Amino acid sequence: MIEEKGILFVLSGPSGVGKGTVRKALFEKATNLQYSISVTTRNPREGEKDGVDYFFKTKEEFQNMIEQNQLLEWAEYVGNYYGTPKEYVQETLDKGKDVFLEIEVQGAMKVKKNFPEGVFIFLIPPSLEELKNRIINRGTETEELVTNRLLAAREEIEMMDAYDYVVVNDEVEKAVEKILSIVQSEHCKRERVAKQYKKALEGDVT
Ligand SMILES: Nc1ncnc2c1ncn2[C@@H]1O[C@H](COP(=O)(O)OP(=O)(O)OP(=O)(O)O)[C@@H](O)[C@H]1O
Ligand SMILES: Nc1nc2c(ncn2[C@@H]2O[C@H](COP(=O)(O)O)[C@@H](O)[C@H]2O)c(=O)[nH]1
Repeated sequence: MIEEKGILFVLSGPSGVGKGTVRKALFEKATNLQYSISVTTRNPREGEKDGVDYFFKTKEEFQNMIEQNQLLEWAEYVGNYYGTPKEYVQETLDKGKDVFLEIEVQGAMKVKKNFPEGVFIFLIPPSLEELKNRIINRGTETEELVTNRLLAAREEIEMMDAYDYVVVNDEVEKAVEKILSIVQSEHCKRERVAKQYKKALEGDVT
């Protein structure tokens, strides 16, 4: 009997490209994906809730989580720490449910190293100019932080080739449809492999 585990989907891309926006729109349609809520040391933005948008932690609490090996990956990003709770991801995959992470590029690369069977999706903006406009218009960052995030974005975009799929976020709905079709096609792929594996096992017996 082959154990059916869930698939780990990782959505990444530069700050301001629209990962959060696309993820929220995706979750309105894809009820079979489980979102892994991250831990962060950054302050909540207006309207953000603990346990919904993030688990907001102090630096000391975050450090303890690292020391106790509770994070699947973590990264320091523009002065704050962000990480993925390991237990939730493992338990959910073990139950056969898909997990969806929305994380920055350094963290995604760490997951890829430790969990290469994951599916890695890179969201890109239609242009760097548009990326800049999106971060500025969101109005959540100081001028200095906008500059830092844009500097990071240039380096992050260079990592695009390391991903399984690249999706352009020109229109949110189109990006969501692409991601949904990736999820579907990854399931078909794995079902095919499982069937072939089962056939091969049966062949061994007879
Ligand atoms: N396809 C799109 N067209 C126009 N604006 C968009 C699109 N997608 C997202 N936006 C806008 O761009 C801004 C940044 O989006 P969002 O916060 O989702 O980005 P992000 O990649 O999650 O950023 P961060 O990594 O900093 O958290 C928001 O104001 C959002 O409304
Ligand atoms: N490596 C990780 N990156 C994460 C995680 N959760 C979110 N993020 C990414 O951090 C930046 C900044 O987020 P913001 O909410 O301050 O704008 C963004 O790219 C997020 O996707 C995580 O667990 N690990």
